[in-house]
Amino acid sequence: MPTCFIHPTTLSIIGTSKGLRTALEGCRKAAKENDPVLFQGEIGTGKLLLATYLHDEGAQHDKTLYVVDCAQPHGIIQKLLSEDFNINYFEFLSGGSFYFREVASLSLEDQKRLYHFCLRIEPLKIRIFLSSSQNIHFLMLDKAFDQNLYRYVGQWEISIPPLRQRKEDIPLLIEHLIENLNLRLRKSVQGLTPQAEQILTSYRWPGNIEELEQVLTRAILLGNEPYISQRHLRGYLLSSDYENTINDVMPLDRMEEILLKSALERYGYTLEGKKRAARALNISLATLYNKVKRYNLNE
Ligand SMILES: Nc1ncnc2c1ncn2[C@@H]1O[C@H](COP(=O)(O)OP(=O)(O)OP(=O)(O)O)[C@@H](O)[C@H]1O
Repeated sequence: MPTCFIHPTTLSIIGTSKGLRTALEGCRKAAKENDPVLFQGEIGTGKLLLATYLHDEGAQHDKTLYVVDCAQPHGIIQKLLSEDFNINYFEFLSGGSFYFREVASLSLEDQKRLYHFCLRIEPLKIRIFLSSSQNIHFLMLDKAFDQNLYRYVGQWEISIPPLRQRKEDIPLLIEHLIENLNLRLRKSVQGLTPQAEQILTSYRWPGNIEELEQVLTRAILLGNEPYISQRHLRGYLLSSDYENTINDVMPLDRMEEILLKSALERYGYTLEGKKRAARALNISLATLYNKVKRYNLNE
């Protein structure tokens, strides 16, 4: 059976970045219309979450949002695209929304069929959402996306930037996800050590928020400690990306802050620990205190 997704009554969309705010603003504007909408963004960036938000804000809000995954080779999509499919099957969805996930994973032939399916169900007044993690504009240039389908959804396009381009959202998302995971997994994790936080903020997140959620879930399940530390993350982040995190070119003062944090984590925040950290960094204790104050590094 396909996924049938009844919209939640309260949605938590976390983040303050410009990219996310622009996407939300796009949803609010699009919610006033009934035209099809294309959601673009890398995997796990929150396309379905934003479509749910748009659905909730629009005229469809008290109806169902129905998700069809086009990337599933033997899913409902194949039945739905067959010419003899009886569209009356979807009468129950009348006035609601259809969300076709990963539409670019369909063959060109199936994209054409999807376009005709959308036209056939028009009398049911179901709003159409398409999502794609591939850039549809590039696919169009390569003639790998159906022109009619593109024109059909081209009017409203909402793009969500990858997490690495909106790093200011990462700490907020971490806090939100830990809170949710604590409830779900009956744990009481309080947060991350500064070094673990630094790793998660610098990491490239190829799988975006979905990956962040998975990494935190594993760390919480296996860590069994009040704070998630670097130790709990190793092995979960893709190793090459993890290395990039460490080797990334970054401003010198940021690098200094990271090295200070790492020394304090290793030797501790006590007076004795600070003395040892200062010795390891080859600076005086007074300089270390100044820098701790400057970067607000007290535990
Ligand atoms: N801004 C956000 N605030 C809170 N949670 C978020 C946010 N963005 C995404 N998530 C969460 O991350 C997970 C992935 O989001 P979602 O399924 O919407 O991504 P997607 O881009 O549609 O994924 P896919 O590419 O696999 O289709 C979900 O659990 C979602 O609730």
